[in-house]
Amino acid sequence: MSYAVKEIFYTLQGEGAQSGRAAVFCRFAGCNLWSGLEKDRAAAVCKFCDTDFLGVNGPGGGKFEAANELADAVAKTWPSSNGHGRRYVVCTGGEPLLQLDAALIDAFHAREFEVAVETNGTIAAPPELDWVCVSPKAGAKLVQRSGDELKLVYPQKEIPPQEYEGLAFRHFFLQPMDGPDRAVNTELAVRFCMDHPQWRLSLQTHKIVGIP
Ligand SMILES: C[S@@+](CC[C@H](N)C(=O)[O-])C[C@H]1O[C@@H](n2cnc3c(N)ncnc32)[C@H](O)[C@@H]1O
Ligand SMILES: Nc1nc2[nH]cc(C(=O)O)c2c(=O)[nH]1
Ligand code: SF4
Ligand SMILES: [Mg+2]
Repeated sequence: MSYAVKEIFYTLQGEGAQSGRAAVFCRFAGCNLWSGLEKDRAAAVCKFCDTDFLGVNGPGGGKFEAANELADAVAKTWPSSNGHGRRYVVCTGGEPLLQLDAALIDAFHAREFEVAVETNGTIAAPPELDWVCVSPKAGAKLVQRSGDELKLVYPQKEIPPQEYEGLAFRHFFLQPMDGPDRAVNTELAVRFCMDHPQWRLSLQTHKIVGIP
C-alpha cells in the first residue's frame, strides 16, 4: 500500500479531549466529502472545511511507498530530545481512513507512538487505533458510531447534537464552525453546552495561539 500525505508537522493537538498534548500531525491527501477545490465547495457534501488537503506538497508531505517509510518520516518529526515517552501521532486529512490501514498503525506502534485519528465517520475505523475522534457531517452516512470522542462542528442544522447522544463515545464535544460566523457560532455552542451538560465546548485552541 502506498500513501499520499499532504504534510507532516509537530504541534499541540488543538481540539477535543486531548487538546494541549504534543503530537505529530500526519495529514493525508484527499477526502470523500469534498474535492478540495474552491470551485466545488458549494456543491460538496462538506462545505465548511478549514483545511487544504490537496496534493502532497506541504512540509514533510509526499508519496510514501510503504508503511515503514511513512512511519519513519513521522518518527523523525518527533523531536529526539523528547525521548520516546508519550509519543503521539494524529492521523488527519482530508479523510485519513481512505488510506490509514493496519500495516501503518502497526508501523507507528513499532516506533512507540500512540495512534489517533480524526475522521468524518463515513468509513469504519480499524480496531488497532488508540484514539478515535469522529466528526459527523450533514448529508453523509455515519458508519463509525463508537469511539473516544464525538466532535460535532456546530451548528449544522440538519444534524442536531441530540441525534448522537445515545452513541458509544466517552466524550461529546461541540466545536463552533469557523468561518464568517465563528463569533455567533461560538455563542450558540456555549449556550447549547450550558443547556445540555452531556456536551462540552471544544475550541480550536491552535488558531487562538497561532500555531499549526
Ligand atoms: C479537516 S478535518 C479532517 C478529518 C476528517 N475529514 C473530519 O472531517 O473529521 C479535522 C477536524 O476539523 C473540523 N473542521 C473542519 N472545518 C472546520 C471549521 N470550519 N470549523 C470548525 N471545525 C472544522 C472537522 O470537523 C474535523 O473535526
Ligand atoms: N493543532 C492542531 N490541532 C488539530 N486538531 C485537529 C486538526 C485537524 O486539522 O485535523 C488540527 C490541526 O490542524 N492543528
Ligand atoms: S470531511 Fe473533513 S477533510 Fe473532508 S471536507 Fe469535511 S472537514 Fe474537510
Ligand atoms: Mg485543522
